[in-house]
Amino acid sequence: MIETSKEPVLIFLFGATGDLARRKLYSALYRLYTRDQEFAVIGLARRAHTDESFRDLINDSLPSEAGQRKHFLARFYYKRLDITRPESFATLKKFSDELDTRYQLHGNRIFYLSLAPCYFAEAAKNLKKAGISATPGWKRLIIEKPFGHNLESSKELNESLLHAFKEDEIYRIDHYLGKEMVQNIEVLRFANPIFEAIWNRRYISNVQITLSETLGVGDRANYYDQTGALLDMVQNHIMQLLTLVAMEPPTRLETNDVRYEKVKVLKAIRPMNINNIVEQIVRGQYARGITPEREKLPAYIDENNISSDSETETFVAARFLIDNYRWQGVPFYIRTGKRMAKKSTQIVIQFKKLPKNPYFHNINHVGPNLLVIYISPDEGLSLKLNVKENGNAGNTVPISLKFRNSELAMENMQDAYERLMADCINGDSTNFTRWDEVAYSWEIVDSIVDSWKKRRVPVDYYEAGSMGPNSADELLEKNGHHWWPIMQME
Ligand SMILES: NC(=O)C1=CN([C@@H]2O[C@H](COP(=O)(O)OP(=O)(O)OC[C@H]3O[C@@H](n4cnc5c(N)ncnc54)[C@H](OP(=O)(O)O)[C@@H]3O)[C@@H](O)[C@H]2O)C=CC1
Ligand SMILES: O=C1O[C@H](COP(=O)(O)O)[C@@H](O)[C@H](O)[C@H]1O
Repeated sequence: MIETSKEPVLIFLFGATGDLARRKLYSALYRLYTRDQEFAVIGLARRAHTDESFRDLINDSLPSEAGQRKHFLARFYYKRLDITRPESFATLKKFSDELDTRYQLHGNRIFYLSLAPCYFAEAAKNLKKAGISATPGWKRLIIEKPFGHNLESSKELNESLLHAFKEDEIYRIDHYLGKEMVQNIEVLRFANPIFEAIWNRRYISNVQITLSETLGVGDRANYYDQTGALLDMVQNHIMQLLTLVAMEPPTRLETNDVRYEKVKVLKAIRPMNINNIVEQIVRGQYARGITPEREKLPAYIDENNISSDSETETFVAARFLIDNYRWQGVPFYIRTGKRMAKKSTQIVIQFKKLPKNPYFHNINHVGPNLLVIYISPDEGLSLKLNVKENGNAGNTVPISLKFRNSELAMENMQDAYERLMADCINGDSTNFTRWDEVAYSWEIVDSIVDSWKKRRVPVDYYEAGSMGPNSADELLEKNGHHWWPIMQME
């Protein structure tokens, strides 16, 4: 378990009535509270709430077993505020200074912008202008995604933020970096010499990263239809997972050493262009389908608030190539989508096959070794090997060596948002994205969007409840590969 610094802090939660706050942030704060973290929270949004009605809203978001809810809720206050109206920040300053004194928070402040991205820059500017971010303690800005919608807009946003906060005060959150098994990738790679030795193009055939979701767009249609799967999931979460798998060993497992190695990977990813875009990337959108229980699922264009001619992609599969010594020629396949058959995040490392050999009768059926990293919902690893078939020296059978976090262990562990908030309180930004990571990641995504604009690539439809369009399978078949099915740990 991560030790928090336990330094007291005043948290300004912008977007306190929103989906993310209600689904993730209040329960994460509750867990921090039960681990003796001292804080008070000011919830901020436009709609009217009293402190009491706000506490009721938070109460509804807490797990039923939350035994310390009364004392926890007493630390929450609500202020109506419109980001676009600087005058509302003036009253916020007075109130926050009062809370600081009442709870002895030493002027330490976290500003969590759980807001639509169009408000990020203005919120930071108004905080500075009102003097709310100028206190004797430390100040940190947690900023949600997406960070801009392309390289240019992300640069503009970054420059605006830097007028109010320094780079080391800006915590660009990517909640995938707070997941237990994502944090385990570095340990698995760098604490195990057997993997360290074979983690390269000589032994690895391909890497497959899947982030599949069963849900549709829900009530985030307005956001999603303007964003699509490429910007919602690939630019951030998938690029982060890919860099953790592909990076060189950092000099130390310290913030800037790790980030430096991740940036080197992003710089080495081959950009897409109009000549390779069709071979390298597939975009899909879900059509009507059914669940395994035979319940009907709507098409994307039949979801609430989606226009019937929308061509937004709800699925992306791609083959990325990394032009460096370690990975030359090894495809990194990625796929992500809404309304797919299973909710799962997993990484499969497929090792190269044996050279032809005369030892086994069933040599054509000897499968490759696979290392599977289960990120969610299961958390664990499996290593697929071939062993002798009982009683038959000439035949092999596949077996899996498995490690799985128990449900009890998972329950007691911090969740991603809790872990990242604790890191922020500790001043540890290792698992947040540095500006240059964001910028290089946008360069890759921009190369895809630009190529799509220049060479119209139609969306391929897939049945809701399936694993994506056929073209996503063909993407791998061209290279003699196939997607490994989503594996469940028994
Ligand atoms: N929801 C999710 O699963 C995820 C969300 N994110 C990111 O988190 C952020 C928040 O998302 P989400 O919670 O879904 O968004 P919502 O639309 O659900 O919530 C937005 C919040 O912002 C407030 N708000 C809107 N306009 C203003 C304004 N002018 N001034 C002050 N407050 C305002 C809203 O309250 P009110 O209307 O009362 O003002 C509401 O509390 C986004 O950046 C999103 O990309 C990231 C990962 C996952
Ligand atoms: O950032 C986002 O992530 C969620 C998926 O997160 P997970 O932890 O449940 O895998 C996704 O639903 C959402 O569209 C996206 O904005």
